[in-house]
Amino acid sequence: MNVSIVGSGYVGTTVAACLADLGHEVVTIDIDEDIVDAVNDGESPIHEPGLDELVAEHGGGRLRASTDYAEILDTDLTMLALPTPSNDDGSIDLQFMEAGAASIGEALAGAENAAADPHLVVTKSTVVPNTTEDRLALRIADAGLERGTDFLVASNPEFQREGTAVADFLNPDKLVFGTDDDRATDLLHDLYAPLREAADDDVPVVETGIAEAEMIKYANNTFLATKISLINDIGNICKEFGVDAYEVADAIGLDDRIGEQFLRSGVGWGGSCFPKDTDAIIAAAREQGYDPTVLSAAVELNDGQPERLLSLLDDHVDVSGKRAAVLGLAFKPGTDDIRNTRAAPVIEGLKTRGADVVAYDPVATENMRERYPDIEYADSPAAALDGASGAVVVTDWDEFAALDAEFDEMADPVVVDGRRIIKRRDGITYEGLTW
Ligand SMILES: NC(=O)C1=CN([C@@H]2O[C@H](COP(=O)(O)OP(=O)(O)OC[C@H]3O[C@@H](n4cnc5c(N)ncnc54)[C@H](O)[C@@H]3O)[C@@H](O)[C@H]2O)C=CC1
Ligand SMILES: O=C(O)[C@H]1O[C@H](OP(=O)(O)OP(=O)(O)OC[C@H]2O[C@@H](n3ccc(=O)[nH]c3=O)[C@H](O)[C@@H]2O)[C@H](O)[C@@H](O)[C@@H]1O
Repeated sequence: MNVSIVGSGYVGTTVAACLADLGHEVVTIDIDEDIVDAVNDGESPIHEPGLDELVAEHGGGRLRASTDYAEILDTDLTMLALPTPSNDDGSIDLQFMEAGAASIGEALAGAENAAADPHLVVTKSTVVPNTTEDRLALRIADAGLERGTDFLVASNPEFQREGTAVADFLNPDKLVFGTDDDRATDLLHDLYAPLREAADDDVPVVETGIAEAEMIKYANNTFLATKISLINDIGNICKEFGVDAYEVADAIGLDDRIGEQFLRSGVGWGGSCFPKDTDAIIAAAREQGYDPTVLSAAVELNDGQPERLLSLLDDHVDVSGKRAAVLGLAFKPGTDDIRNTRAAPVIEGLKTRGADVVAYDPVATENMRERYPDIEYADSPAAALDGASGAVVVTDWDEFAALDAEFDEMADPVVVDGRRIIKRRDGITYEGLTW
């Protein structure tokens, strides 16, 4: 098939490179010329394990990039993989999606020969229910086109995670096809047929309505975020009783109805999606007149975990005027992404306490330096811990599990672990956030 993908960021590039690897001819359309040049030169514009190799193999060949929306005219369907950030009030900001949809409409309207079949436009981005039909389809139609005759719309949300995006895309737990037209459903089946054939296991396809598909994505993300908040709530109770929340989590995870994943309690969830998607669906629900109490509580609990971490530090050391170490800055291991990282409120809390903050992360330092140029950055955990009165652990990087003698160089060896990664040892005062 010939496929166009509008937006060549984390999702667009990963999906495009994987689809090219599965045999499709793919073109990504992006307004950023550097991204377009990189893809055509066989260089991935983003860092994801396995993506460099795929873009190197197919970039400039079965995978191309362009700034020209007219490219969509030669394709069987177009996916929208544009950003859906938050407005100040947490609601979804659709400006990029509407701009992309308008450009698609203009390109389709400008075609010299009318296509025999309506062009399928698929929302890959995460959007609140009814966005595709009530907002994006209208922007496409603004160019003088008619939905159903000139174009079709569908929703096919994406569930890949950062750090494992390629593997997740190629072996998804499910595919969700939100359509209102058999031809759209058939095209999505054709698109994913090679993926389902190559996948390690059977991949179930959920055929559903467009708004249902949009909501499935929010239900998925907010369920997972709430699951973490719930285990953090339970973990906070465990801490009060001196009970090990990880032993409790391992045991309840054996119940198939609960499941063992996403039960790691600690300093909470961050990243580019859980916080914004939770805020967006809460705001959208409130706009409809419904106040989602459990989701609001999940956010509130998440927001409180960094301060709980710091209050455990306060119990042992007054960091005012002293050097305090932060281990881990990325929102999770395996990425340099610091969007909504829990490290930000932790650094701010330490600064409020008057500490001289020294931070270490194996890959996210440069990103954090742009946000907090006024703190010190160490180039090893040992350098961060050297002379520190207290250390807090924010990201569960594997290398932190091996730390041992490095703690001997601390001025005041208090370690508060927000991710259950440091091994307890003699010579340090160790506090786990929930154990
Ligand atoms: N990042 C992730 O792991 C996941 C993200 N999502 C969702 O996918 C969507 C996209 O997210 P990301 O890929 O992370 O965004 P991103 O910010 O990495 O990439 C978006 C790309 O769109 C381009 N762009 C902006 N306006 C444009 C326009 N008018 N025309 C053409 N290109 C334009 C930008 O230059 C950028 O390269 C969001 O809705 C997000 O919630 C869903 C699952 C996973
Ligand atoms: O919509 C998205 O963008 C994506 O959001 C998440 O993926 P991602 O944010 O990349 O990373 P996760 O592995 O889900 O971790 C999110 C946060 O939860 C935290 N977490 C995760 C698991 C856990 O047990 N405990 C915990 O605190 C992580 O440290 C991290 O801060 C979802 O897992 C993806 O399915 C989804 O596609």
